[in-house]
Amino acid sequence: MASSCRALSANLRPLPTSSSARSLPHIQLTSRFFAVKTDFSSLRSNSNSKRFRFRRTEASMAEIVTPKSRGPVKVFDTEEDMAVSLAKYTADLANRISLERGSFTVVFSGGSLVKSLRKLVEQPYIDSVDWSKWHVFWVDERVVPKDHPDSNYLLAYTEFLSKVPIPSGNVYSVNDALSAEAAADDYETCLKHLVKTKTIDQSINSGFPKFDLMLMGMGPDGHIASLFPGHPLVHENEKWVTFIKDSPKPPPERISFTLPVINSSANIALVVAGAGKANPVYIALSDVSNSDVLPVQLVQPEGELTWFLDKEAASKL
Ligand SMILES: O=C1O[C@H](COP(=O)(O)O)[C@@H](O)[C@H](O)[C@H]1O
Repeated sequence: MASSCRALSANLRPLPTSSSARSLPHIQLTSRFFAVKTDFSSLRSNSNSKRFRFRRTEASMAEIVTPKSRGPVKVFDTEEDMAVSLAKYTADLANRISLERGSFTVVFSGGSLVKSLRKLVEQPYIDSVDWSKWHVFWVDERVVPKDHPDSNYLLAYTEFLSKVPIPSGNVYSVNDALSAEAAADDYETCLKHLVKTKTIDQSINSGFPKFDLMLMGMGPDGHIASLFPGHPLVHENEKWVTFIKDSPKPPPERISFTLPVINSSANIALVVAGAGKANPVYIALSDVSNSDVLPVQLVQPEGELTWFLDKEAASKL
């Protein structure tokens, strides 16, 4: 098992050298993706909208309580305000857990979440966070080379990892030399090794790895990680890491943590911005009934779930 993890560390390319890789644009949602997005038109609401209790806690932020909120739901006037608060939340949590446990395990998604972490690589956090304690993982990854524009690793590297002094041996990227199936197995083997050596905690309740923090985005169709609405992978409850070859959002081949791993987390931040995501936010947090449960509705961690929303994403609440 150890050899698999060593292979993964060796597989990490801390400094993509090609300048074309560094200047690649971020992930674009294509028209093909929008063509398959969930039809929300048949929703039945049990309530009038805009009825949830808003409590303004800061000039630019309100906390709301909704029928299905399981923890703090923070709504910000702008995405910029949201990014400022997300940086403080992440830095405070990381420093507290690093002091308590001597390490901090954090899981990144891809997509817009990574840009929303931009304030964390600035002052005061660049100096106040103990980056040497961080161990970084991915909740999902596309099966592409690490210098490909669709790579979640490349996105995290460009926007975040290249700007902070996390030791490269603490960054556990997915092996991009393998098929989807083999890469998922390889990553799961790596996680098992790191649980055994106590780098990653284990949930006493579920037996699955218990990460200190998952920083996750959500797609406009309500997908999280690479778990898409209506796809059988959503129901995988034995594997830790699984793979998909027919993702409705390109690229088609990906690997993903399964829901039991996601839900064993000590903390999850669900970070969502933009009017295009207001429908799944409404479904996940209001008392509306929907027959086809969205993956985001299944995020129910044994620890704390905190929503970070901008005004547009919360506009239907
Ligand atoms: O494909 C993916 O999409 C989701 C959502 O991305 P966003 O750009 O709409 O925020 C992302 O969380 C996931 O990691 C990624 O692989």
